[in-house]
Parts: sequence; structure tokens; C-alpha cells
Amino acid sequence: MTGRLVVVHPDADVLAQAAAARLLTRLLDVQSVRRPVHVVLTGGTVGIRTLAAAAASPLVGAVDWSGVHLWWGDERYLPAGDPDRNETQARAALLDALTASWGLPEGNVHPMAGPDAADSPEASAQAYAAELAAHAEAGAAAPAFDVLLLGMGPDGHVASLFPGHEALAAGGTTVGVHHSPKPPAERVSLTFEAVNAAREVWVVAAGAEKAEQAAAALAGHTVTEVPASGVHGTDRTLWLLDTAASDAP
Ligand SMILES: O=C1O[C@H](COP(=O)(O)O)[C@@H](O)[C@H](O)[C@H]1O
Repeated sequence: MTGRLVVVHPDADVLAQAAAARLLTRLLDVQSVRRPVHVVLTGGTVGIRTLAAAAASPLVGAVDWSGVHLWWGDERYLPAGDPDRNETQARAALLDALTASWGLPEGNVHPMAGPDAADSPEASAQAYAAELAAHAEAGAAAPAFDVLLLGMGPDGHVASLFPGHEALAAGGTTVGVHHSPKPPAERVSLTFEAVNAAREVWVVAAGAEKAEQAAAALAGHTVTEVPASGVHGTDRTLWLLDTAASDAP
């Protein structure tokens, strides 16, 4: 692991705008050296605001979206189109515009299956692991994601890896999650192994309710207590916060 950077923005709106500009610039930079580009999206408040800001940015048209693959760090195990799915929210915020106007092929969008397409969270996780492996370099279990976005809950969870939960110890690249403390109870998540194979991991978090866990993660508290402690990119880890989230009591 190399390089951790903490960047503080004045408020959640500026944070989302800056994260979107950073994301689009990163895609442009990566596309000048390799293709395809693999990006992992997150759900959550700032994650979705970041996607909406990307959709509204003039830079959106500078990216060659035909060479970008979009994945998810986690999904609520709900049927396609459910408004609570991270996928549904991401499509409304950005992906629908990318497929309609900017040449993103639908085949480059890799949602995690819900109960309409997989019999259980485990079956969905297994199918996702196979899809990740199909797009990985030889010998790897998942693509070396160029950017992996993560929101962080007020309890310090990232993706669907919750404090004290048995899914924290899962091996492989994906895990079916039951008894999530945050609804819905059933989810699918990347594991730490998959997250930490990313070249760059960006944690985006805003609001005073995130401050205590952001500080604990940055101070290196245990992953069992604060799952966000355990995420890092192989090249770089960015913590993109607003002032409220950076200001622990
Ligand atoms: O349920 C989830 O929550 C987290 C954080 O959400 P936030 O609204 O507190 O920012 C999100 O990162 C995760 O993808 C999502 O499934």
C-alpha cells in the first residue's frame, strides 16, 4: 500500500462536485495509458451526489465511455428497478445519461443481481465473483480497479461490510450479507480482498454524524470496530471529506 491523502472540502456539495471532477479527470488520465478502465461505484448520499455532479459536468463528454466498465462495491438485495437499489439510483443520477448520450455500452454496466435474478444473496455474490473473474487479468480474481468509490456509514461501514459482522471475515471477492443492521437486511458486497485489489480507493463522506468514525478509521482502529479502517488502494487511498466529517469531537 502506498500514499494516503485526506482532502477536506467546505461542504457536501463542494465535496461531490470535486469528487466528480477528480473522477472524470482520473478516467481521462487512465485512458491515456490503458484500456479498458474499471470503476467501482458506491451507493449512499455523497456517492450518488457525486454521480449526479459528474453527469452535469462539461468533462463528462471528454471521457470515452465505450472503454469504461462500471461495477458496484455493494448492493441491496432487491429486485431490478427498486428505488432503494444502489444501481437504480446510479442509473438515474448518471448511467442513463451515459448510455443514452455518451456511448456507454449496457454490457459495460455490471450490476449485482437481486432476488429477481438470483435465488439468494450467496447466489448473487457467486455470479458476481464469476463476472469479476471474467474481466480480470490472467491469474487475478478481479480487475485491478482504477478507482473504487466507497461511501462510509455513520457506524464506519463501507460497501456492505458492517462493524462486528461475520461478512468482514469473508474470503474471495464477494459475499452474501444477511442481518445487515442497516435495511435492507440482505445485501451483496465486495470483500476486503476485492476492494483492496483496487489501484485507487476513494472514501467519500460528509456530515458531522460521520466524523467520529472517520477519525477512528484514519487513526487505525480495528476493522471489526470500524470497517473503513481496512480499505486501501495498491497505489493510493483518498479520503474525501467535508469539514463536518473531518471535525471529530
Ligand atoms: O447502505 C449503504 O450505505 C453506505 C453509506 O451511505 P450514506 O448514505 O451514509 O452515505 C453506502 O456507502 C453503501 O454503498 C450503501 O449500500
